[in-house]
Amino acid sequence: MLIRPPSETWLAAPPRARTPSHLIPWLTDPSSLTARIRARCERVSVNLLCQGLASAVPDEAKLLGLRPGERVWVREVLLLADRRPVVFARTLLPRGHVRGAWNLFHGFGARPLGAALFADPAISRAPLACVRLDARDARYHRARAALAAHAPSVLVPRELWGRRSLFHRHDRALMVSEFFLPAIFDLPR
Ligand SMILES: C=C(O[C@@H]1C=C(C(=O)O)C=C[C@H]1O)C(=O)O
Repeated sequence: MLIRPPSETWLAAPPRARTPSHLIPWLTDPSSLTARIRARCERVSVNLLCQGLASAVPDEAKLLGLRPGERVWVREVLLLADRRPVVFARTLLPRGHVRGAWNLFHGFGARPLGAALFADPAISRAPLACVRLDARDARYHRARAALAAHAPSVLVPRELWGRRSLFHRHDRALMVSEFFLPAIFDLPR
């Protein structure tokens, strides 16, 4: 019987045999994703979906070292390239980190977080990991719902490839996860 790995098996590098070749540079480029998209379209914009206290999924809680049931600040956005959604992004910040190291989190609204994360020399990025999400994962459904609301005609694939990493500022962690939507394939690599 074929045992499928859990959908949230995060990998240090995309398996080339199973990853669409167009996605590999998107999954592995450690620089700002907003900047990478901006270099490949006329205009990048951010559609803020939600920002507030919510629950982390188990693998997020584990990586952030959260206590069972601990709620965190969650920001979810769609990144749009020339008004077409190309990324569903989900950023998590433990509540204890909000006022201290990460007071940037509030008030960002429709401005891309990347502008702040990559401008502050006190912020460092840990290595990226990638994943192929499917309908077993709540994040797949959140991305799918966001895309359906913004672009009802776009078919959502059965799997979404994504990446994530921790950003640290004064030893306090913030987690950014980014899941690539079908229109990313229409941008140059
Ligand atoms: C981390 C970055 O910021 C981007 C913008 C985000 C936002 O505004 O919420 C979230 C994730 C990223 O895709 C980046 O540009 O690399």
